[in-house]
Parts: sequence; structure tokens; C-alpha cells
Amino acid sequence: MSSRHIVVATKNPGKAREFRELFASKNVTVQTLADFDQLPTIEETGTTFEENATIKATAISKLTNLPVVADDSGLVVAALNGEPGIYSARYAGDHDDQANNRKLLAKLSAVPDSQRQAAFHTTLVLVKPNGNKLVTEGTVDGKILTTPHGENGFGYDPLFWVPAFNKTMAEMTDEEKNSISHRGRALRKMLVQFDDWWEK
Ligand SMILES: O=P(O)(O)OP(=O)(O)OP(=O)(O)OC[C@H]1O[C@@H](n2cnc3c(O)ncnc32)[C@H](O)[C@@H]1O
Ligand SMILES: [Mg+2]
Repeated sequence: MSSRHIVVATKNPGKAREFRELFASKNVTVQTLADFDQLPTIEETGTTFEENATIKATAISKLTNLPVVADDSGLVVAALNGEPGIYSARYAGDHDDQANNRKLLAKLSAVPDSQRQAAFHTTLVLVKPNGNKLVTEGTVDGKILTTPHGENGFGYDPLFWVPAFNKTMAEMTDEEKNSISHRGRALRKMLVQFDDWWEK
């Protein structure tokens, strides 16, 4: 099978790495926004993960005339009524993982261990310039610790503890994280339908 090429519409290097690994088995080569100089920043003006992923994927597909997948994702914390949700990247104002983690811990400072459930969510949208679109979702349940653990991953990974592994996502290898993560789950669902989608 000849190699196929898509653009992953992300500026987040942590996501880009995970996508490269997850797509490797599919004979799909990947570029990300870091490989393009001239593209404008796409504002995430939607009110849901799916709207934002669709905005990113559609805009970049039109601009590059290539097939594009976009990921909109975030952390949903039950005790905070679903915050930070679609605002996860900019929770503390400015795309700063450490500041976001500090704000999350501050907001949860009075919340006991038994009420610190959270979930990571991803919606993936894959589109072609002709508009052919495929949407999948993935989630993983966990709990927010009171201090960070681990150096791997990105974003809220050092605070997100996963019961099945008894460690945080930042203590997992890439392979372990991909095997249970919201992004890994959403992308595996997408890959099942990828060949059909590619032909349309
Ligand atoms: O929009 P792009 O350019 O893809 O990059 P982004 O970082 O802004 O991505 P989102 O708009 O989808 O916001 C997602 C945020 O949710 C958090 N997040 C998502 N997936 C995560 C993961 O696997 N581990 C830790 N934090 C994650 C992290 O703070 C991300 O910045
Ligand atoms: Mg973003």
C-alpha cells in the first residue's frame, strides 16, 4: 500500500508526538502546523469539543488543500462542574501548563480525595478538502492528585492519576499512555474507519 499523507492541525508538541506514534502503524505520514510557516492562528470560538475540532480541521484543510485531523481535548472535573473543559489550554489565562496545574490544585484545595474524579476527553475531526468528514471521541477516567507526579507527557498529565496503572499519566511511558488515553482511544476508533474514509 502506498503511503498516505495527512496534516495534524495542532500547535501542541505533546499532541503531535502522540499522533505520530499512533499513526505509524497505518502507513500514514504526518505533518503538523509546525511544518507550515504561513498559516494564521485559528481561533477556537466553538462551545463544544466537536465544534472547536471542526473549526480547526476545516480551516486548515481549506488553507493547505490537504486531508487534516484536528484534536480538541480537555480535562473535565466533576467537582468543578466540568471545568476546565474546552478551556483547558487557557485555564490560567495563557497556554501555560504549569500555571494551569497550579490553578487546578488551588480550585480543588478543599475537595477531599473521594470527590476528585475527572476525565480527559478528546474529539477528533478528520476532513478532506472535499468536505468528507469523520468524527470520533475518546475518554479516560481518573482522579486529580494533590501534588504533581512524573515528568512525561504534557498538560495536566502530572496530576491525572489512572487507577488501572496506579500512576499518573506523566509517570507512564508513551506506549502506556497511548494504550488507555482519550486520544489513543479516539484515534483507534478513527483508524478502523480510515481506509473507507480515505476512498471517499
Ligand atoms: O489547539 P491545539 O493547537 O491542538 O493545542 P492545544 O494545547 O491548544 O489543545 P486544545 O485547544 O485541544 O486544548 C487542550 C488542552 O487540554 C489539556 N490536555 C489535552 N490532552 C491532554 C493530555 O493527553 N494530557 C494532559 N493534558 C491534556 C492540555 O492542557 C491542552 O492544552
Ligand atoms: Mg487550542
